[in-house]
Amino acid sequence: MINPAVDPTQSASNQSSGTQPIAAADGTILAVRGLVKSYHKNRIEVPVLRGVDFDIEVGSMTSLVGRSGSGKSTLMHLMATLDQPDAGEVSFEGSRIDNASARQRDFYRNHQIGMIFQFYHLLPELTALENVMVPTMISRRLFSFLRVKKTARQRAEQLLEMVGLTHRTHHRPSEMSGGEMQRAAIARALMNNPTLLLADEPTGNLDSETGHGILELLRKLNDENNLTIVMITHDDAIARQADRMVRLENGLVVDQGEAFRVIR
Ligand SMILES: Nc1ncnc2c1ncn2[C@@H]1O[C@H](COP(=O)(O)OP(=O)(O)OP(=O)(O)O)[C@@H](O)[C@H]1O
Repeated sequence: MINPAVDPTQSASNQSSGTQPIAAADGTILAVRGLVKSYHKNRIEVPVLRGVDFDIEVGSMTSLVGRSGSGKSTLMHLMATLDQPDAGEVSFEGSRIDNASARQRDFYRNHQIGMIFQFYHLLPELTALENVMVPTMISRRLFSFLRVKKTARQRAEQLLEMVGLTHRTHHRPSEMSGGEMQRAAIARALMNNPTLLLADEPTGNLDSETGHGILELLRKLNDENNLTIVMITHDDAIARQADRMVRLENGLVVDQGEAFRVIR
């Protein structure tokens, strides 16, 4: 089986930040401090996050829960540097990323984290294999990509095998089921060898059996490959299979929960 922690398309210097999670001295991979975020609608300020604090431990699996509109996706976007907070800090492996340069934030998003979404966000005109190769394509210039294309293709094939999708390698998303599309999206998220996976409702569009299959895959990646995972979910049964639950309410973390593992 492929080790997703080793990306043959990465140079040795790149691998130093991708293969071994470099936790802060206390074992924290991601630290969120005092995050504040509001949106403005018709000149009215809508506060969403009012000072959110929590740490994500390296190698952990955390579920992020809260009622609809509580700010879970907003928080995840800030953790992914897709948006900037009004106040507060986000640090990855001990360094601030919320105020990093655009280039550093691109590197963080392309190489250090992977993301998966409720609706998969696969490119409809590409096959599963091509979709999985997209992160390598977009993180390199054309000639650089052509140099590593063969290795990248092999890695994409191995990742598809790891997520149980070899039989759909050359299928387009329209020819795949929801569960298969999410497996392809997971393989794509692992392509550039991230140490942290951010998952926004990864089972939200799937029936319960298919959703549990996806959850099992995420658990396996966490258990066997030490991939740190933060997962938004509405489903209590899914949430309780993480190591820990972080609950958002009225823009604050109200319950970080004790570490627990119901199903191992
Ligand atoms: N770009 C935006 N502009 C204005 N308001 C926004 C924007 N994005 C989110 N909001 C508002 O911020 C609040 C939090 O939204 P967010 O999507 O983070 O919540 P959520 O907990 O993820 O919800 P759900 O579980 O329904 O997906 C909501 O009231 C939403 O309407």
